[in-house]
Amino acid sequence: MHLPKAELHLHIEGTLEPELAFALAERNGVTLPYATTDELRAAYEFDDLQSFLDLYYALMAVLRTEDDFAELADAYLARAAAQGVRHAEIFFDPQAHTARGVPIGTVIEGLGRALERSEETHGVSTQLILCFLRDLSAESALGTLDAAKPYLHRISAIGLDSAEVGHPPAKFRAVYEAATALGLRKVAHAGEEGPPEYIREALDILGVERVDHGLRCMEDPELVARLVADRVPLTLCPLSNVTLRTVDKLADHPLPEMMAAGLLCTVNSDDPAYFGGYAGDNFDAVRDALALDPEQLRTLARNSFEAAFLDHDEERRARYLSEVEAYAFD
Ligand code: HPA
Ligand SMILES: [Zn+2]
Repeated sequence: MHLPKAELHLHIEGTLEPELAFALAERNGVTLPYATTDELRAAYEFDDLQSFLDLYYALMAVLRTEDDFAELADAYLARAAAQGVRHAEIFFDPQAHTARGVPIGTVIEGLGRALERSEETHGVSTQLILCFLRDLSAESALGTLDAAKPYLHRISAIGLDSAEVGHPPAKFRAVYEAATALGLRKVAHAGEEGPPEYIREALDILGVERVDHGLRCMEDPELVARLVADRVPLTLCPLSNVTLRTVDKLADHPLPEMMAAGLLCTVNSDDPAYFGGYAGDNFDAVRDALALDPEQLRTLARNSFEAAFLDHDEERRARYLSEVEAYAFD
């Protein structure tokens, strides 16, 4: 669906399509444990978040040079633009690369090169969100923030991702405080597999402005009331939820109930190369499975621009919002 939208929950490493993975493996002399792209695709059967993360981290071994990161981001931006994405706030996982010996500067400069020309090349404005891996230590996160200091002009926010259960937001209080002092904005994954309490911690202890996923807030009516009253955006990822078995099937996704409750919901792709579709595909899928009408779809698109970190450029936000109003559904 080409409805204009902002994508606010997108892991750039999760846009690595099998074809690019094999091309980069060849270029960099990396051997993949799969013979063909079809064989690799056949491995995309996941039981939960961890089973996906195992493959996600393994496949990143092909990403080594600045050019690799630039190519990855450019390929994503082209696909996103073709599905109506006008603005993208893009996660990356520096620790997944520095752990393999790739310097953080290689990652950020490579991504940055693609992002800085994206508006001209693809008509998509961009921001970069540095995510900490929550299954690593708080000290590692602090070290990563420190290593990113020479590149902060390219980074607008921090986030928290990877294996959620057992790694509550409170573990990262110090690094969120340090990032606040540096003027960075804050988001965190919470309530994907973890309990509603993790969403409360992300709000109260980390001071996040948006909650990534946040699906499990629906188990806690008081929390829902708070999220509604404070207009805290939730970056939902419907196809991801089905692939990682957070919901049984798309027809069971609570998105309609969440919208009816007044939550500020947005629809995003998470790791589109692995979960069966990009942003527009996620909109198509919820329209079809949940019978969303054009006004509900328009609300989701409006929400995405309301939730975007565009406070420094309200003129741009207003322009994107007027594109949403002008969009004609067929
Ligand atoms: O969906 C996700 N959840 C947590 N961590 C992640 N890292 C990439 N994708 C995800
Ligand atoms: Zn995610």
